[in-house]
Amino acid sequence: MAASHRSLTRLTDKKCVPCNLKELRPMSEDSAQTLMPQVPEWSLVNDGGVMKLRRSWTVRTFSKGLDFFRIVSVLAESEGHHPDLHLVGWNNVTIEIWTHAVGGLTENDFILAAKIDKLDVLDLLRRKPSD
Ligand SMILES: C[C@H](O)[C@H](O)[C@H]1CNC2=NC(N)=NC(=O)C2=N1
Repeated sequence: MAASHRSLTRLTDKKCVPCNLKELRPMSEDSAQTLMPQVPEWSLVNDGGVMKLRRSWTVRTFSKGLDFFRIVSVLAESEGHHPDLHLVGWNNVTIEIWTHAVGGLTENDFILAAKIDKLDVLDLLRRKPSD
């Protein structure tokens, strides 16, 4: 399908596809930019030539950071697509998402990011600096 006819279905209504599909290719930066408005909390980063999606949160405690990871892991397993999880300085969570099989971004990454944004994790997050 030509890019111009890219499906207008919402990312959260889609399902990740297996990453071993031989026709899977990393998308261009322009294509990635057109999808960014659907994942407004995420940043598009170029990490040593590899394009990734990145978002950070501050959690209330170290163990709530691991609770966060556990909730994300359930989603990742159901999608068959997995994020890179970072928990540093005891309460700083960063998630990076990219398709390792192609060394860049595919629609799978945007689907996972959009579904992570819908997870109910508010009780794990620090709401004000004094938390
Ligand atoms: C067959 C299955 O789709 C692959 O092993 C998946 C598993 N999860 C994955 N997750 C991510 N982020 N990238 C991959 O290339 C990938 N490959």
